[in-house]
Amino acid sequence: MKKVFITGITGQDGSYLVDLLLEKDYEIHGLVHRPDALMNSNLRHLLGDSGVLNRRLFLHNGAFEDATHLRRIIGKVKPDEFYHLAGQSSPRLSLELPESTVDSIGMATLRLLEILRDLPDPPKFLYASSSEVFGSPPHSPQDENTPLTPTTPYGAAKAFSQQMARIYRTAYKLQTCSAILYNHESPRRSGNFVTMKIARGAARIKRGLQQKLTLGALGGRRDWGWAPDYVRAMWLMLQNVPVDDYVLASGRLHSVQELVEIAFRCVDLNWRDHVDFDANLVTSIEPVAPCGNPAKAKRVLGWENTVAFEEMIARLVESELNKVA
Ligand SMILES: C[C@H]1O[C@H](OP(=O)(O)OP(=O)(O)OC[C@H]2O[C@@H](n3cnc4c(=O)[nH]c(N)nc43)[C@H](O)[C@@H]2O)[C@@H](O)[C@@H](O)C1=O
Repeated sequence: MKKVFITGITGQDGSYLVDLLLEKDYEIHGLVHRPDALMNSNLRHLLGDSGVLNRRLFLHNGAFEDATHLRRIIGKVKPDEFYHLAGQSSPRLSLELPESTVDSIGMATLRLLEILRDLPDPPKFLYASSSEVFGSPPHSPQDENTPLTPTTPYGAAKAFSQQMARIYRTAYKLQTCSAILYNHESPRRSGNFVTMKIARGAARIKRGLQQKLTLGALGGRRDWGWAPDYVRAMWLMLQNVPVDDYVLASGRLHSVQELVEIAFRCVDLNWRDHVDFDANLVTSIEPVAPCGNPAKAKRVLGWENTVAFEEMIARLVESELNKVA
């Protein structure tokens, strides 16, 4: 039975990866800060009636600041595959908290790579990078050869980690690679991100639980895809040896305004009657036309995003409507 180690296991992507790898008969190990937070996490569907986790899923307490402990756990598990998904996930917040962002993203990745380098049989390693590494790209869409020009501490820390994964691949011959992930969403997305905030707002307004939805601005544009597809791509990336970096994107750019229009249309309401704005929610630095070219992933891995933008929003709104039925 193959063994896998996942950081960020309770997040959106981590939880979909667990679902996928349980289907594929892996033994799964994950790093958590607080095991008692499990009931409210994206893994709660795996808790049986008795509150016991699936017997092939093991959670380990740990923190990236405690490299000795991490080294001990990883050395004991001896994973075949390693998916590093953890880290502060908001580009906007990184402008306020650059130091902790760079620690949680950049230094954490470097510590893991150092631990893996010392293992007698290092696992294949995937780093979850971000389109934010391209911040102000010279062209659109971006691909694996686009220069890295981040515009936020978040993007810079992701770029550092991605470069480190590449350096360990070339300098130390480890099977380390990065998925350059564009925005990807699902019913498991946290309400801090605009897709879920809008879907939740539209559903709650429809049910009479809230009057207004307050947003920063409608002008931002993103390349949004379906999270379970992106997680499947991550797994495919590690099955294709020697491993390599891939852009994972839908290849289509949409605005926050389109998102709002579709979400409110799903609940038969006019968004103009319900949306207001707060200047404090405006992102001061917006990436320029963050649209990815997923051609390499399609050609080599046979991968593509399967859920179109409108359908993705409809699924989010429906799941939120069901929560407040
Ligand atoms: C690729 C990248 O993708 C994600 O980061 P993000 O793109 O910043 O995601 P978001 O959903 O917070 O913002 C999207 C857009 O929506 C605008 N927007 C307007 N009004 C609100 C608002 O009220 N809240 C939020 N959050 N955004 C708002 C905001 O200004 C921006 O234009 C992460 O997965 C990240 O980890 C990652 O790597």
